[in-house]
Amino acid sequence: MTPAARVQAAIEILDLVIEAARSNGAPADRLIADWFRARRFAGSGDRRAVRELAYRAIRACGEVPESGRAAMLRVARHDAELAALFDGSSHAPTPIREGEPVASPGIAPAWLLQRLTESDIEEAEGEALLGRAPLDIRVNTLKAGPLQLPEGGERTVAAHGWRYPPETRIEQSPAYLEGRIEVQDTGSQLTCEAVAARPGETVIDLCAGAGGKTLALAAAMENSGRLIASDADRARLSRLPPRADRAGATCIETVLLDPGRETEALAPFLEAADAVLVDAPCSGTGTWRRNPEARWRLTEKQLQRYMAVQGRLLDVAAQLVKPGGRLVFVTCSLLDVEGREQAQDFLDRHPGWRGEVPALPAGTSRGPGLRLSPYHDGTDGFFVARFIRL
Ligand SMILES: C[S@@+](CC[C@H](N)C(=O)[O-])C[C@H]1O[C@@H](n2cnc3c(N)ncnc32)[C@H](O)[C@@H]1O
Repeated sequence: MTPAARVQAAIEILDLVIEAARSNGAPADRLIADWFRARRFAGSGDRRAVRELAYRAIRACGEVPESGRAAMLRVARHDAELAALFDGSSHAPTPIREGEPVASPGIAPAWLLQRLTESDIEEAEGEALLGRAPLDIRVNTLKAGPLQLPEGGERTVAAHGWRYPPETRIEQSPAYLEGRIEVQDTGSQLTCEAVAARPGETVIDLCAGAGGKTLALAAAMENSGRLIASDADRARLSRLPPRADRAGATCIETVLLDPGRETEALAPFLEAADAVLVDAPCSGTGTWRRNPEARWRLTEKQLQRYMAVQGRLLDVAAQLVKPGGRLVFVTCSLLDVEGREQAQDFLDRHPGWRGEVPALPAGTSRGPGLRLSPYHDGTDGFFVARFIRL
């Protein structure tokens, strides 16, 4: 593909991303993969270049752009070389017309920016919020023997964490293939450390998904005790057992939940858990480094729905914790309504509990919990709070 054809390809992909954001369709990564699957003539260099162009445009536009072309023109405004590729040659974008629409720049749609500002996320954090995430891994302590890590890594503040440049191809390293390392953001690793799961305990990962955090909990428990991984999404939960096998995690039991009736399947664990992790569904405002188009998808109504589910799941989790046990609440959000306020509301609703700010090597105190942020901590954005049942 010529450089100009790559720009036109990125514009076409952006049209799909915009449409998907409006109609709650597939994520950008999937759309890009599908687009190239139907165009086998494109080489790996083309894929990389087109993908990078599309993501540059997504990151540059705060509001949902009117079209892919308007989004690309936003980038071309500050890149003369790119603007020159709008030359109307074969497969190239047509020349730029005087006064044609250019998408507006920004960090996020206005309503969301307002929510971030109310949550004390400063303007300066915008760049970090939308930057490229490094590749973080966790060494899987369940697998014994000498470990040969890929070159180029640096230790992180997480107990078993290493950081690599984003382009590192970790999936091809023997350590990864042997299940000796897991790809996991440092912030995510730290939220697992906040659970302080110990060998022999009964621990419930209430919203386990495909088990990203469950595997870290299994390692902390040294495979001893009961680790219940539950979720309401059958497809996600079904991805957990093969991952657990690969990681050598043997103490995990999966439990599929019926949304709204979670305690039915978890009845054997009422007041029985030493610790419950609620990694709740949320807006994902802390993960824009990985999927920046998510900020075009979120609506005020969806945010309200997430907030309601978070409160309800916290109440479900509270019923599972034994006296003296702990409940850890996590969201990958930077919004106070899904963090500080949610945690404070829990404490107001449950007088038999006290908050205990997790002692982690990163993060900023935020009400009863801690906030981890791309800008201050170099991690994905998270809120984490820990409650102790009296
Ligand atoms: C933030 S994700 C969890 C990610 C996972 N813990 C990890 O580390 O990879 C939130 C999860 O909550 C699940 N969920 C949504 N509603 C639920 C419910 N009512 N009960 C349990 N899980 C629910 C979603 O299916 C999703 O997997």
